[in-house]
Amino acid sequence: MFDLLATTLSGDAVTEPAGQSETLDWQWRGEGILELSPRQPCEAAVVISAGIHGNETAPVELLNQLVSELLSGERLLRVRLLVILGNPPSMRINKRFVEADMNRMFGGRHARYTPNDETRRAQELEQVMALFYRSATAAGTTQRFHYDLHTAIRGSKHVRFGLLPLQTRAKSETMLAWLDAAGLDALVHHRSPGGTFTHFSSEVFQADSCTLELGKALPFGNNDHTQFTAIRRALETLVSGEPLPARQAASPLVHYRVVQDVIRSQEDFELFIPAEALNFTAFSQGFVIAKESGKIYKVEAEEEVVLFPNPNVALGLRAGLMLVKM
Ligand SMILES: O=C(O)CCC(=O)N[C@@H](CCC(=O)O)C(=O)O
Ligand SMILES: [Zn+2]
Repeated sequence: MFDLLATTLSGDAVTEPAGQSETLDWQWRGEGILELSPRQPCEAAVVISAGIHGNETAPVELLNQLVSELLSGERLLRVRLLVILGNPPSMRINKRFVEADMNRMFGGRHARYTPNDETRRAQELEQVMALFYRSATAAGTTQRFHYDLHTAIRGSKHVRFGLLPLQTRAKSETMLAWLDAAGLDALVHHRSPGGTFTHFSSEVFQADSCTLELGKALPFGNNDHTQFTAIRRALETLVSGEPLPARQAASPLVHYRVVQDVIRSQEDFELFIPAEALNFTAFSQGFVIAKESGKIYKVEAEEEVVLFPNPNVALGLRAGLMLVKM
């Protein structure tokens, strides 16, 4: 049987676009995009994506291992599953992106960019996802999930955490229970819409969606997979319809909400978060987070913690998030 990651990284056209193993049917839906269907009816349509940022390799290796086990029959598939390796050209060069950050382009925002491979890919992923959820519904599924797997540029005080996109409907209890069982340390609740893949799947398809941050970004082959035991087990139970594993983490999940999206909108933007500060480092009221012509970002609550501080983003994009505990 083929290897999803090796085939994708090779860039070669696939010789067999669809086929069967002893337990499931599989079909390539595009470069690095594989749909797996069980032969018996099932309830859930699940999308698992990784490599939307090409240098975030641990989740790609994790997902590839899961797919290998499903294809070999070692693990049974009990959901309709769409697996997406998001940005193969950037994975090949171990860079977050080639021309522009794809995780800011979803929900049609790709149309605002000068066209490039990443805008075309974002559009392709939107279309493939639409087709997948539509055909899964036609085949009788009633639940939609999307987990988009990432790793972070900086180290983090909470090593594993999730980001829930803004949504007006209540968060699904099933998803929250799964995230807890997956051993996450924290959950961040967005308060504004974004161009992320999970915002798109939640808003357009009403999927239960979460971006998962699983550790620090390292090149292929350098990841310590013992760190991913809990999330791997949770993904296994998800795709195989098994009972949730017991939460192994020592302390309960901490919930945060985003109180400030720090946007770099001017060339003279300056960020004052120290380069060595970990994600979730706290800053006190009055601390100047960033400034640019016409705007100063300060900590407004008694204390806010920083997430993803990055002064090197393109104009108009977020250079960090400020959070408070819920
Ligand atoms: O470490 C960083 O600065 C970025 C890590 C990363 O790629 N995070 C995602 C989060 C997406 C979300 O807000 O749901 C991103 O920035 O795209
Ligand atoms: Zn990422």
